[in-house]
Amino acid sequence: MALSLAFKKPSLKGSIQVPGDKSISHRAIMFGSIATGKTTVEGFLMGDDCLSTISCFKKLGVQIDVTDDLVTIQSEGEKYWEEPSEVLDTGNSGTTTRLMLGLLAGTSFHSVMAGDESIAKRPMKRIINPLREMGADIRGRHDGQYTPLAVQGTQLKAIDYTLPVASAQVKSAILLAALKADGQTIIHEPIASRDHTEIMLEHFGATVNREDHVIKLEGGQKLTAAHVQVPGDISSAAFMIGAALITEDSKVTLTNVGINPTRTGILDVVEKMGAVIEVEEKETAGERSADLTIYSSDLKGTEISGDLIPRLIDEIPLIALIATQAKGTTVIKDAEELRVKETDRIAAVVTELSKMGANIEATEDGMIIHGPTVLTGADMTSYGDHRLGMMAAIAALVASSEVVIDDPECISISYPNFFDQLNLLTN
Ligand SMILES: O=C(O)C1=C[C@@H](OP(=O)(O)O)[C@@H](O)[C@H](O)C1
Ligand SMILES: C=C(OP(=O)(O)O)C(=O)O
Repeated sequence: MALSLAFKKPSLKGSIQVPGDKSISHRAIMFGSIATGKTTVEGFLMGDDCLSTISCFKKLGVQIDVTDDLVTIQSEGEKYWEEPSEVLDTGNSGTTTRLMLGLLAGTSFHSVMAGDESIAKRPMKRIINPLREMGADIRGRHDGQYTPLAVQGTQLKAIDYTLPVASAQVKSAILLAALKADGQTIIHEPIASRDHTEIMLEHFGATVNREDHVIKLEGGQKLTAAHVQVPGDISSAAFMIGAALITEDSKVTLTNVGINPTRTGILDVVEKMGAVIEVEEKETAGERSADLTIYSSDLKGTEISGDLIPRLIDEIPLIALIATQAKGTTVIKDAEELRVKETDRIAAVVTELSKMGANIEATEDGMIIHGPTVLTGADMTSYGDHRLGMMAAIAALVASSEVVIDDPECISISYPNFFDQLNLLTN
């Protein structure tokens, strides 16, 4: 059902804990299912994507119990997974689909994976190519480019592979397959992407060698159950950071946000644009986290490209919105990956912000935005993409009239209590 949002020059005040990190939550379920013993996960993201991951592993016979504040995974180890009698439904989640391919390839059974309309359009060859080099038997439409995908598990062998795209999903699928492969797998990563898989491998007792953009993992290592503390998701926090920055007289504190350096590109960029943010790092065992306090700020345009892109890839719709409120020109380059996300995020962001009067144009691999612009109300389309839905809602805070969002429900993919938290900060 469509949602109408009208705000009159709101100031955002208060403190919230944004929901758990999506990437880490997916991986906690996967690693807990591979490991032997009882894994407990605190701060798990109860978003639709992570619930898809839980449902897939339940279909493999893994015992997973969910309560309000703890997820418990009781596993005998991946050797005891069962051949699923149903299709594994990965919903809207690219991470679930791609990482699971790496896991299913090395089992001893047959399985089939499929997701929603958006997943059916997302490229899978980038995962299947290296997995086939490892000996995997995977079939799908267009020679394995698209779901549904059928996997006949088999014994895998190690590979030496250079990643052609800076993608943590490709890297992680190979690493998960490498755990079951004969020999040492070597991955060369020209541009660093998020390293939650490497961190969690170590947390569950594996030895991973990481030096100068090269990752080495010996096959046959056994994982031991662990406790995982999931920090708040910086990709979700980004929307509240943006909201505080572009509204007047705001001061917002976001507690316990993950600040893994492979994810903090958003902080680097807004600080370069002139944002005033205080970062108070906490003592944590695994992934790093901090309390962030964000103040309304006068922003100026900037350029975003190269190695920075994977460190803020999911934040670009929000950054584009911020740029409409900044003085001068913002240029985003090298971000062609946006074209193969839940929707084509370059086309969608430019179309939707243009409806509100933004001065924005698309390029092959990014966009150019001239600011500042007074945004007007509009009927906004989310394309079923949670990040587009949230961009529209944050844009409504500074719009001169009512903004209508067509499918606000899709936001529960990564941020189930988004509107509750936004209400809390605006009231
Ligand atoms: O590994 C992950 O958890 C993710 C990696 C990124 O995708 P790519 O690997 O396709 O860049 C990101 O966009 C996605 O939201 C989550
Ligand atoms: C691209 C995203 O996720 P996924 O690839 O897991 O669908 C996202 O959350 O913005």
